Amino acid sequence: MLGVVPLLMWLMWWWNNVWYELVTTVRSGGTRLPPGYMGLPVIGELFTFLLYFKFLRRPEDYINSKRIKYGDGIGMYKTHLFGKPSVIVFSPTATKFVFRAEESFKLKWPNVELVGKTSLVGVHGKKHARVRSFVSKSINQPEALRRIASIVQPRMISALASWAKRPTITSYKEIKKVTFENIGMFFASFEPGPRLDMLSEYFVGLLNGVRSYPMNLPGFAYYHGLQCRKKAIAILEEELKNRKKANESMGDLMDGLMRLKDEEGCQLSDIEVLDNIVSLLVGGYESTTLATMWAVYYLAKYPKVLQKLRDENMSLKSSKNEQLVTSDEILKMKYTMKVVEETIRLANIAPFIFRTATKDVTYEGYTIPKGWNAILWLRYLHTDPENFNDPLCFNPDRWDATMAPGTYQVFGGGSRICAGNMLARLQVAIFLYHLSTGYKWELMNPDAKVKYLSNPKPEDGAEIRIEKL
Ligand code: HEM
Repeated sequence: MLGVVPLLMWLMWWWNNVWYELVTTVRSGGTRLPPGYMGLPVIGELFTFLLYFKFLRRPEDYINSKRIKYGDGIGMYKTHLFGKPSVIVFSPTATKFVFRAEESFKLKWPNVELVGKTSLVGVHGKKHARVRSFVSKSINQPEALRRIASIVQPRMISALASWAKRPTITSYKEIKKVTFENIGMFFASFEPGPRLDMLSEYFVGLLNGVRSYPMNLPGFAYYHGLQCRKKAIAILEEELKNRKKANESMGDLMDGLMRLKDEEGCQLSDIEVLDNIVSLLVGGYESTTLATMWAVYYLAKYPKVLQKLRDENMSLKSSKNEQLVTSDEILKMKYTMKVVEETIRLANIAPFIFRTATKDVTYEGYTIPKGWNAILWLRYLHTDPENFNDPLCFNPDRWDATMAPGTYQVFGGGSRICAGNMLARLQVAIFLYHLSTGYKWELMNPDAKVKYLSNPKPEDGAEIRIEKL
């Protein structure tokens, strides 16, 4: 009887490994799965993942421990994580392989109906290329960036002035408010006020729904997310209808998406316009907030870097008669842009991204079975000492050298590379211009622990005391 317990435990321990290996061998005629451990039945490796990310707070050691056990192999390990059999992709070469094999590894957003089935993240192939060209023109190309640069600055300037009047502020919370106000302005010309506050509330609900189990019953986050989406869409739709009636140009994202024509002269439909505004909000709101917050945090911790950044920005400021900078001026500032790049590398705002294998894929003699997830562990690319020297040090000067191919993928890769990557860089750089030339600040809890889930941030949200220079 006593011998049964260890036997059961042994079976539980190896069940996933044996089962999935067996299924793959039978299905694909003897090919093997990549090395790795698939964890316990149903939950897979969730506890090990949580151990490193939540309890030990040493996220890199999750992959390091696998490297020690299984070697580097093909840059992929099999696992069972987030409810699905998966391969973790952690080397630059393997990551590039997945990005390039777009037909074999498809982007599949969870609960995509919340973001919008006709949005950029909900469409594929030719449809995706078409929508993407609209979105790119509206937010990520020089003309759009020039317009957005002038729209975002007044709110940044007034927020900074108001923060300096308070004893301390929580950077994350305050930057989030400014980011949303700016998004409201350049997405749909919404001024701060009750309408924008309601939108902000609906977006919180919508985002929680995207991350939740799809249970469409009252009381569940998914159900609430759907309700929030309906209300957010209603607000945006009313605005869109009013604009059509008035037929006037506002020069914002909604306007751009409504008016642009593709090569065949076709425009986006109303629902495509609305879905894409939602998807850009989902993509841009939290990510820009976190990038800006981490820049504030790192600069407080690295005073020499701050001094060099301040010198560069001061010299631009002294050459100008007006308060606002242009996107052309900002993007030419070499040191500032290195600070931005280094912030985004080290912050690892999108630690991993997901693809689903649409067929059995063979890579270096191993099989990634159809239906499995490929989890591209971007975070590890940016923190592996083989890719970046002293990777956890905030060192903007590392950007004087060219990075090895495939090692810097903060914005993803392939045709799905972040649609707002230049916009994100620009917003952080503009914020740093006004911050570094007008203010000094310090972290209230420089040793605050960092939370790595769902996105990395200091536990206190980077509380600072900020005052005028
Ligand atoms: C530092 C800030 C940002 C980071 C680190 C970031 C990161 C990423 C990453 C890694 C992807 C690829 C996802 C995948 O392939 O599965 C992505 C896609 C995307 N991002 Fe960003 N992003 C940032 C800012 C923004 C901003 C400001 C916007 C828009 C306002 C935006 C909109 C999008 C959209 C729409 C996609 C989907 C693109 C497509 O499927 O074609 N992102 N982002």
